[in-house]
Amino acid sequence: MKVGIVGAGMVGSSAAFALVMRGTASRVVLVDIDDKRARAEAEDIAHAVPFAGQTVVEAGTYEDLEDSAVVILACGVGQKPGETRLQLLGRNAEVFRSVVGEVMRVCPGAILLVASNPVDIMGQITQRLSGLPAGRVIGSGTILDTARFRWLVGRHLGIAPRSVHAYVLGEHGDSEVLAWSNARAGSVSVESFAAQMGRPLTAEVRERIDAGVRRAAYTIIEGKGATWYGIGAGLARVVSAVRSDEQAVLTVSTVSDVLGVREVACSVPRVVGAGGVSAELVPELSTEETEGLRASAALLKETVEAVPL
Ligand SMILES: NC(=O)C1=CN([C@@H]2O[C@H](COP(=O)(O)OP(=O)(O)OC[C@H]3O[C@@H](n4cnc5c(N)ncnc54)[C@H](O)[C@@H]3O)[C@@H](O)[C@H]2O)C=CC1
Ligand SMILES: CC(=O)C(=O)O
Repeated sequence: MKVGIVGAGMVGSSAAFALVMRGTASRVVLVDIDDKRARAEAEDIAHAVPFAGQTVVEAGTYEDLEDSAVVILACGVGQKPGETRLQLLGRNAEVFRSVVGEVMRVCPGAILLVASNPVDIMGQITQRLSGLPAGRVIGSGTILDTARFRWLVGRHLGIAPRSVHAYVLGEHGDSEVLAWSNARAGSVSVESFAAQMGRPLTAEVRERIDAGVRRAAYTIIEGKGATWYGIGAGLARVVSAVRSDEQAVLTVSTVSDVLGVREVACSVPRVVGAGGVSAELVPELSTEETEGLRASAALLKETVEAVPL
């Protein structure tokens, strides 16, 4: 499967690297306004291919994206220390106004996978600019936050993150909701598992995990300027679900109605396969979580409505 990536910075190139290491794509094409950067990243990542598999990795122009099954959009700017994701909106919307048209011109059949922040709003803008059906424009949404949540809960319980079934919903950002009320470890609730293992989930532990998820990007950006490995792996995971027509349940962001908020892009668990997103579900939540998710969706809706196309 051919995968195009627009934006060969840290996120785009990490996604390319993850695709190579997973063997998910047969060909990866990197496009960037900074062609020299794209060529350098493509060559560096290609040097990992002999250790991994068969992927062809190259830099190119928009024309070279033709026939891509998925195009990842990771172009634009990232947060500076202390900046929120929503503060990037004006700058990245401007970038997407030119990029989405170029991508649609050469590969109108591709699924668009949006990573640039604020990712929910950039996804909704991409859907509007492309005119594609909602399920074919996938924002990475809270896929990364969900991974952070599972990793932290798994560490506390002393089990593999893959054995933790827990979701972060709503905005990929400050208003996101950690759905504790239906989080499970193996086949039991995380509370039951924690009690059985003698590692109770006290209020203090939950607060620490909540902050560890919600503040992760701020902490990492403070330390090294940006985040890229986690999202690179997450983007490759979504592409893999498309390639295998997996019908995987992932917390990605597409435009839909969420808890009475009409036409908004934010994350709930969705089913992802070859055609993109085919179904979604709002999990059973506590009253507080439901209100949190509704408020998060409403904030995103209000913000996206203020963006001129
Ligand atoms: N969704 C998520 O969970 C995450 C999203 N991000 C977001 O991903 C985006 C990219 O982050 P990084 O890769 O760290 O930034 P970066 O600055 O390393 O890379 C961005 C790339 O976009 C390119 N670019 C800018 N304008 C362009 C245009 N008009 N056409 C083509 N290429 C263009 C730049 O030349 C640069 O190479 C940011 O918005 C960041 O906030 C970052 C981490 C996680
Ligand atoms: C930067 C960003 O969105 C993240 O690491 O969550």
